[in-house]
Amino acid sequence: MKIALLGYGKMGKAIEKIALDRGHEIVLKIDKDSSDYNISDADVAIDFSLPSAAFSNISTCLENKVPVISGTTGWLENYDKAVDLCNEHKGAFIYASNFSLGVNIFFQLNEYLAKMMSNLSQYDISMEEIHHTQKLDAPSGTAISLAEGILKHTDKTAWKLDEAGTNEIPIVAKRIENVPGTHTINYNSEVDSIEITHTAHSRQGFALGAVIAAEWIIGKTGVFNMKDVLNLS
Ligand SMILES: NC(=O)c1ccc[n+]([C@@H]2O[C@H](COP(=O)([O-])OP(=O)(O)OC[C@H]3O[C@@H](n4cnc5c(N)ncnc54)[C@H](O)[C@@H]3O)[C@@H](O)[C@H]2O)c1
Ligand SMILES: O=C(O)C1=N[C@H](C(=O)O)CCC1
Repeated sequence: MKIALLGYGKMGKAIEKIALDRGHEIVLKIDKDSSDYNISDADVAIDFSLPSAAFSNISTCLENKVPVISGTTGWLENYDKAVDLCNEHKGAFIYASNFSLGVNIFFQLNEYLAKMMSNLSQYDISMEEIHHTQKLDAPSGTAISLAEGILKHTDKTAWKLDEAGTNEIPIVAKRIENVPGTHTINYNSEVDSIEITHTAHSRQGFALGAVIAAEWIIGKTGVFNMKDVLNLS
């Protein structure tokens, strides 16, 4: 498979290594200074760039009929436009806030727990995410996905960074050197607490998931997510 890497930072480099190990070829590496590029030699593109660059990169791929996987977070105000563009060009597109298998299992566990807790008003819910100090967006895309999963099953109406109202899920975002990504959901009552945590030990899991998604999307048309890729019900 001929892969274009859109973003050659920490994730782009981790993806390159895994893609080469799995027998793929990197035909294009785009980073901040490569404004004009020809994507059409690639079988698939993988975008891990910047919140400000992702939508433009994704649009270029879709307009040129190159299937695109995006893991960039913090650009979702344009997600619906990307979906429209994908449908208009009969392209193929996957965005995931987190490509690791472990987090995608954790997403399911989070919803299952939220459902069980939905009528137990004695428990207060809160969320914490911890990432490395170079991270540009807060809360993390993964924390937003987790909060959306909880909102489906509770009477809370929104998530909120830091101070939250009674109908909101409070999210605390911490930035600590070298932390690849830790997410905790806490239900606290006067008598006890229940906590679930996912801890990434490195970027390997994200990178492997992105390459697996790129392998999976070849030959397909439409907008998909990691549940489709991993066949999680
Ligand atoms: N979905 C996931 O599983 C997952 C996992 C890790 C990181 N991320 C997200 O991926 C993104 C990248 O993370 P990272 O740790 O590699 O960051 P990084 O800062 O190390 O790399 C981003 C790279 O994008 C480059 N860039 C700037 N402008 C660009 C442009 N116009 N086109 C292409 N590249 C451009 C930067 O120069 C930089 O090298 C972030 O949004 C992060 O939140 C997602
Ligand atoms: O390193 C990052 O940046 C990460 N971003 C994603 C997010 O915002 O959830 C996934 C975890 C790592």
